Amino acid sequence: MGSAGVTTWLDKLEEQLNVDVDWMDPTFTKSLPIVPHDMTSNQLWVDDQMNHPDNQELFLNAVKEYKDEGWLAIYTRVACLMCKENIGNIKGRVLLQVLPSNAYDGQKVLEHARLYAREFAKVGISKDRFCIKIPSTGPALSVCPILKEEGIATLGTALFSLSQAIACSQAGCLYISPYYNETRAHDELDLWPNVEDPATQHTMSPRIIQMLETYRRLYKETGKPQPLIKNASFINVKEAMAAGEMGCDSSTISPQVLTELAKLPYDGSKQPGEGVPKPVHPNNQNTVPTPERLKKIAATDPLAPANWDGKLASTDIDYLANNGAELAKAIAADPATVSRLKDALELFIGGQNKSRAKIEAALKTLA
Ligand SMILES: O=C(CO)[C@@H](O)[C@H](O)[C@H](O)[C@H](O)COP(=O)(O)O
Repeated sequence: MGSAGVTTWLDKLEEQLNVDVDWMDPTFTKSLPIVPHDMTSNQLWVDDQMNHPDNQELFLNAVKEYKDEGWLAIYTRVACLMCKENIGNIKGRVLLQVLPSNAYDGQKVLEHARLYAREFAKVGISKDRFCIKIPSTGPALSVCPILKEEGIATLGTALFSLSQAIACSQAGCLYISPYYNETRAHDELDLWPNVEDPATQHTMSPRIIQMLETYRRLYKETGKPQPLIKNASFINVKEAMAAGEMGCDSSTISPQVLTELAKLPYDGSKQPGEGVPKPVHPNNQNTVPTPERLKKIAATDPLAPANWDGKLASTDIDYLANNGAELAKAIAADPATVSRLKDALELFIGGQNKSRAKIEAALKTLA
């Protein structure tokens, strides 16, 4: 509860889903009025935290220790050490993303995920406390079943479509992160659907509801646990609340939005729609029906191309066979996913390149 016994939007959201922190700075996480469940990251967050004054000693020590193993080994070491700084401040898992530049090379994705797992073991973070973020492309998701066999949990990220979500279910991912907003919308606000009632009006809401409903059906039909939906990439507080109403399992939220959620006193009479208390393991999100007022948007798709035939992605297709060929085909048929996935990967590759340059510059000083 917020100060003076006031229930805040953040308190309310945490009643409806698991709130995660989408940032790697332990000082920020410790300052929150709640203890987040998971801590998510991407190459931008890792780069930012790698440049934080508090981490310069950690960084230089890792460079010296791993100087003969190349920049990726150092990158991976530093990222895992920075997770270690956070693990005591959260209840659940720390998440790191494989290199986005390898998003279309399954073997390299596999190798990097295994490298993370080895480094997590070295820093004392057990397999039930971390998860590896895998870009939701055909080749990358194809290796998730192997990682699952090895006890390495995965999250399908850069996910914008139902076909990607079904592929993640087939891949045995623990989580998926559909991006509520495309990454470019954070900087180019004219691309942002800044609407009054995101649950019914945001262009991504129907796809989130379709993912939830499809997983519910698959869970009922197969009894197999489905990936937990960890919604990401919110620009404002109303969007974060919409994820609670839609019935997502968790939301990973930026420091800006978390800070604002923690300041706002909650008033149910002003909320367009309320979520239900969060369901728990083992059924999780699969027991939450779509709220009545959202049912009407479940069959729509404002992001679909103009010639869309109204059919949702089929769960009968094997999206992962042949290096994820059917997923590649489904993505190619959906221009919104093509451009959003490309933009997200380019953004994260930018972060990767900055970290690589910093590591290589530090290596030169040792030569
Ligand atoms: O995917 C996850 C969590 O699974 C997030 O960390 C995700 O990378 C970020 O929320 C989004 O990329 C938003 O980043 P940005 O567009 O604000 O730069």
